[in-house]
Amino acid sequence: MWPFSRDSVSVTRVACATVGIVGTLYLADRMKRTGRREKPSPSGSPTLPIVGNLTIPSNEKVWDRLTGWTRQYGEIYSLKLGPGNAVILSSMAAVKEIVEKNSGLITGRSRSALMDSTADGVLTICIARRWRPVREFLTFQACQQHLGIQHAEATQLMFDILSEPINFCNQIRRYAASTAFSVVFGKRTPQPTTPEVIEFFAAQHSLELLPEPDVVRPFGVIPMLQHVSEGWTRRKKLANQTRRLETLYSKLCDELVANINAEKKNGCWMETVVERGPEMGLDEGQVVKFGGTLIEDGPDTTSAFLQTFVFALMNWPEAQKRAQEEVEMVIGPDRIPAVQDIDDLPYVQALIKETHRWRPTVPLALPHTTIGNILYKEYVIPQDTEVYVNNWTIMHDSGIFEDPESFRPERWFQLGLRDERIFDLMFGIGKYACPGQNLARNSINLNAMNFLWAFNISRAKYPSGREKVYDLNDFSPGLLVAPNPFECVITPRSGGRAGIIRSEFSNAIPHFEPFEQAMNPEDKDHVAKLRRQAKASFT
Ligand code: HEM
Repeated sequence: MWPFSRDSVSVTRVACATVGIVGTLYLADRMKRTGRREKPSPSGSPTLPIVGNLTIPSNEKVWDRLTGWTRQYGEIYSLKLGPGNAVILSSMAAVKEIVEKNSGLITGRSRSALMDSTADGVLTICIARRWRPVREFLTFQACQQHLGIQHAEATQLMFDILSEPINFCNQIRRYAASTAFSVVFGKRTPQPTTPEVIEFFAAQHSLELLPEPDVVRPFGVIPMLQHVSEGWTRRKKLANQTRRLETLYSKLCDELVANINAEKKNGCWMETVVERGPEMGLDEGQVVKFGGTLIEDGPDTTSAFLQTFVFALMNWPEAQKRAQEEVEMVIGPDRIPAVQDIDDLPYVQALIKETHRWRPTVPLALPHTTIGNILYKEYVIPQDTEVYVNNWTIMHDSGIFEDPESFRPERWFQLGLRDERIFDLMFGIGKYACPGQNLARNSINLNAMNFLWAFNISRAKYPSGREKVYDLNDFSPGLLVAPNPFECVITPRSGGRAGIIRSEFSNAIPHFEPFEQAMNPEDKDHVAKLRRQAKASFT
């Protein structure tokens, strides 16, 4: 006998059909709404079903498109990133009102799957922001105690460029990594091939590719793809590569603990976190992530800025000459610059600001997510919207910066800038501004002065002797802006200055040593070789 009567079979059929129809209608409705802007979000570019505005071709620079949309839709507009909402802020007024005044209604980091699954930094950075010991070691005053190692590393950078000018990009990257690793984990990286430098930049490169449209698009459309195995999606592969950083940070923490136990502290940030983490309830894994979160945004940004600075000096020789004249008057030829010299160098300060403005290192800052509705003028920014500060467009607004594509440091004197705080955008505004900015500003000031004091930087030449022509837009397209690899000619301004650099490099040994405790044998050999070379050249 059949287990069901004819009646019960037809009831089951009807029920199945009903579930099927309701399910199909639900999916159809979701598909229709996915990618479609919801009222009352600010308006914006027309959306396509499902993908919304995730249509930027991979060969187009995101900020070019965003600037075009600002011209069309104004200082605030919205985007649909698949099912997600985003707003783009392209005026100082909107940034102040939304990011600064309403900071209680936005999270420190974007809550999107993209950031959460790669960085795992949400927890740690939230703690970092609230926890007094961390706030204290990030202050301007506290960062003065790292000037010894920053100064020594900047001297090595001049020494390295002197020895091998063609490799200046890698030497800048080494400098930026070594300074950040020393200050955060207490361990320096003395050569571009130090394993920590290689591992960090490789994983970081994957991290920076993650937000690119080609990589994000499939996830915006089908969030479930996050659970698919690595072989199936490029994004998953990239995300997993970034996880290698955790092994690196874990190793650095182990070395740090060994130094603390051996009573060989050097004042790095993570000493505080390791020693006082337990009172905040942090376990070992969280301490490691904490270190990763602190360092993650340091080396790449600093090195991108310094490469842009060299690129600008090379392409605007008049600006370089004027800055060198100022450095000559204030510092003279007989000593290398000290960080406090910057206060007496207004043109160099303007040159640095103009470099930040012309090619902002972080053109879209980091996205934040709203945790409640925010009202701005006639707009409502709904909860769960990603908020992007469009630094690039603000810094290229011809209403504020006349002829924005040309590089003119003097504009910072003439502007009578309507809002002096516009420059602060470079490090983010409000309670989520870059926590490493005091350290970063010291690095930037010191190296900018050093480059101007020590070297002449000019364009490379064709075999015919004619100067090469450079594409001023040949910059990387991602979240971080740096010039693509370029050739340039860097020569010492005089033999006397080259001699001072070598002797200062030798004098810096006591500043390096506290950060050299866990160095591998190859790095030790390299360090010894450099010191022998420096000594031989002036004895
Ligand atoms: C040229 C150098 C640098 C620039 C232009 C820069 C810029 C920025 C910007 C724009 C943000 C996003 C702020 C926001 O969310 O609104 C940021 C975040 C951050 N920066 Fe920097 N930064 C630089 C160097 C550094 C250094 C040297 C460190 C530390 C060693 C650092 C650590 C961080 C951290 C940890 C965050 C994330 C903060 C968070 O998620 O709440 N940065 N930076």
